[in-house]
Amino acid sequence: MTSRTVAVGIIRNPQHEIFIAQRPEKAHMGGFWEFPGGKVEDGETPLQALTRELHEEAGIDVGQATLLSTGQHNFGDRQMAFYFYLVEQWKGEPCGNEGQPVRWCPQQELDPEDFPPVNAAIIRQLKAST
Ligand SMILES: Nc1nc2c([nH]c(=O)n2[C@@H]2O[C@H](COP(=O)(O)OP(=O)(O)OP(=O)(O)O)[C@@H](O)[C@H]2O)c(=O)[nH]1
Ligand SMILES: [Mg+2]
Repeated sequence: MTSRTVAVGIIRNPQHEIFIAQRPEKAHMGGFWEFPGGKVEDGETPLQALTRELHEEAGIDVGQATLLSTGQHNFGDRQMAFYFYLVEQWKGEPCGNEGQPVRWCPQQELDPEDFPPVNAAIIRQLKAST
């Protein structure tokens, strides 16, 4: 079974809205909403991968990122380890840099059912934190 590490950015503005994107229908977990991010490449730290991915996918330069939690998920055909970072400082305006649908969602309105299963715990944690 393949095993990958994924770095994910929870981009949160001062109004406690979170920037989310919809995965393409044909992608793994297609149609679900996600926090922008992606796979850690060989030779990268998770934080470096986060910075690269948020530049590529959301068009921003990460200023500071705080590791909130980690998670593991066995998708049946693949095993993945997740690093969930809170990003509250960045340069630029988050956008769907790859043409993906995006929106700002109030933190309290995040619905775990809209996200892949591994996101449920971090969404619960976020909603309990305010
Ligand atoms: N980015 C992101 N991926 C997530 C989340 N939750 C979750 O299960 N995933 C899974 O983690 C993996 C992340 O890979 P990705 O598709 O974003 O990877 P990537 O940006 O490097 O894309 P690529 O493989 O097309 O180069 C996918 O299998 C995706 O289904 C999430 O909140 N954000
Ligand atoms: Mg990605």
